Amino acid sequence: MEDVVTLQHVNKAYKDFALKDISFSVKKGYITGFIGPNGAGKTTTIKLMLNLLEADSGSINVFGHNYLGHVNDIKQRIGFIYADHHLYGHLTIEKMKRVLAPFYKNWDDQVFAEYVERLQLPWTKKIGHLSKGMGTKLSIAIALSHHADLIILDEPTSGLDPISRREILELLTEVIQDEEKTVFFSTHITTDLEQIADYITFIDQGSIVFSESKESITERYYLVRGANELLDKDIRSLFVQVRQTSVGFEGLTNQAELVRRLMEDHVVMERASLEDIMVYTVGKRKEE
Ligand SMILES: Nc1ncnc2c1ncn2[C@@H]1O[C@H](COP(=O)(O)OP(=O)(O)OP(=O)(O)O)[C@@H](O)[C@H]1O
Repeated sequence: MEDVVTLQHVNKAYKDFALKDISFSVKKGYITGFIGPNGAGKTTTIKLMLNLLEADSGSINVFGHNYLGHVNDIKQRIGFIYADHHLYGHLTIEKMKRVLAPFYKNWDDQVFAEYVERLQLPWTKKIGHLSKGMGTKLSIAIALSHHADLIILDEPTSGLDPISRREILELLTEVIQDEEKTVFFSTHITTDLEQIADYITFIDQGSIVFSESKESITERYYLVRGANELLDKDIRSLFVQVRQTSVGFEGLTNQAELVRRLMEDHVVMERASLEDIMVYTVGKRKEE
């Protein structure tokens, strides 16, 4: 399977925060979701992927090249969507299109017009006056109109109502249908990823916890409930974190197969949601 973006052993330090030995890849033709709590390093990682920041060490490859000597080629092929940005706020969509189109080799006026109509974007409204949802839709329409091969979005659905959110998720699902385009997006809304992501990359405190297919994650991670007496030291080591009350324990395991073999008759097991995985993993790391 082809990798569109590869990060290898990337480090980037700020005064009070560091990305530590970040390695993962983004698979061509799929949607990868990027999750992690506030301040985990998602935006910093995305900026590195876009060459808006320089890493202290490690390598970043996009479309098989590093940025050195390929900046323009790579940028032509990426559409970057940032929820809060008000691109050309004082211009109407119509005028913005005329300003923006010449920058892109593959700009397609007809595709843009089709998306503007379909997404019911107002041609004559100033971009600064668009709602958040409309702004995000416009940015996606722009990315699709210059035939970007890789669409990177930083929290595209945060603060949107369920209808706009659904529309944007549907649009992203559509984007990858031809298997040529790739979507990578960060979010706090884990249910969005449960709906549409094929791969999940999870970052916490500047380190990657995992980066793998949603299927393999949902097979490995289970919530387990049972009696407190079951919890000896060996059993505890099978769990990411265990919470106990007087009536019993609930724990998150990432070794579901083994837990099933050892304890199946004594516990209740259910698939963990991405939210469970995030809450338990982050909780555990905070305890350490
Ligand atoms: N230019 C900078 N200088 C110093 N520290 C920074 C800078 N940019 C970000 N940070 C710090 O790096 C950490 C990670 O920030 P980042 O924006 O990457 O997190 P995030 O996962 O995107 O968070 P959120 O979900 O809240 O947007 C934070 O502690 C932030 O304060």
